[in-house]
Amino acid sequence: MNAVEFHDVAKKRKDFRLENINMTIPSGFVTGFIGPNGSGKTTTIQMLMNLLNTDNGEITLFGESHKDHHVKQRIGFVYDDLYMYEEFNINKMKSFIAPLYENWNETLFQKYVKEFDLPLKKKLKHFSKGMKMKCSLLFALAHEPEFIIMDEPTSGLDPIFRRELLDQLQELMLRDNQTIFLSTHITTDLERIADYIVFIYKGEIIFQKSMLEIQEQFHIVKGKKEMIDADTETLFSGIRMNENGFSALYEGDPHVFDAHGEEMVTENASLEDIMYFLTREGNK
Ligand SMILES: Nc1ncnc2c1ncn2[C@@H]1O[C@H](COP(=O)(O)OP(=O)(O)OP(=O)(O)O)[C@@H](O)[C@H]1O
Repeated sequence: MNAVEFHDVAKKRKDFRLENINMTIPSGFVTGFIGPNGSGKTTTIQMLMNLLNTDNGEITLFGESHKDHHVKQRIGFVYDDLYMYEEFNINKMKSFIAPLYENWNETLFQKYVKEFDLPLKKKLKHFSKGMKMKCSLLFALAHEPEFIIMDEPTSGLDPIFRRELLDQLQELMLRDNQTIFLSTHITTDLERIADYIVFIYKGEIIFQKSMLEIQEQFHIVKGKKEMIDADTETLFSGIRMNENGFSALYEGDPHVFDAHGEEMVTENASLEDIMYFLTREGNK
């Protein structure tokens, strides 16, 4: 069962185009959304939240149109831009937001206020970046959503809270069968908690895979630079040469290099390695 499906979605902005966006977000799992700056992650999330119209294609949320007002009740949206509420404090914000949700849980709200150490009476414009993110998280979680969408949730957070947040998200997922979709540049966070990865680059989905598939498929190969010639070069999805040798991204079974013994070393590629090699200009 998929919480979200994108079918051939397209969107043109001034000098940017998202095309043929086909992706799914499976229910009950954490899906990470990665891609370099300006790849279209926020644009995609804004379309999903119906904050931005699509030019083409279809998006469904829990099997219904993403424009259906009622499905929003089931979503918690976390982002760091609370500009609409800058003059408000948390109490005032709550008086506007809580009545919008049928499932508003005041006990849970108070629990997170304490846990996140947030002041109730301070204006949001005096909040730090991390406090704003915690505030966004507070409101998203307090109406007990089935599905949490997060745009760069951990970017402004200190490493301790970041780690606590990730643990908490994982717990929510295991305990309540939560679905979580999060875009982030901190790929190590995803290596800790994600089940699936969607990789977008220049407005195109490059792949959608489970973490297990990624671990099995992508490898870093290192060796002496003499080993790279016109033939061997074609084996790799990206190569970086340095004075001592090369490192390259290989997609497939790394045992094919076993015959080279210690001359070639293979290891699992990290998400950062994969992004680096697949998006480098002239990556060979
Ligand atoms: N309001 C807008 N009007 C026109 N173009 C826009 C607008 N917002 C974003 N864009 C363009 O859309 C493209 C994708 O931006 P988007 O914010 O979706 O990328 P992103 O992957 O979220 O990037 P980042 O990782 O830097 O946050 C960029 O080229 C950006 O300049």
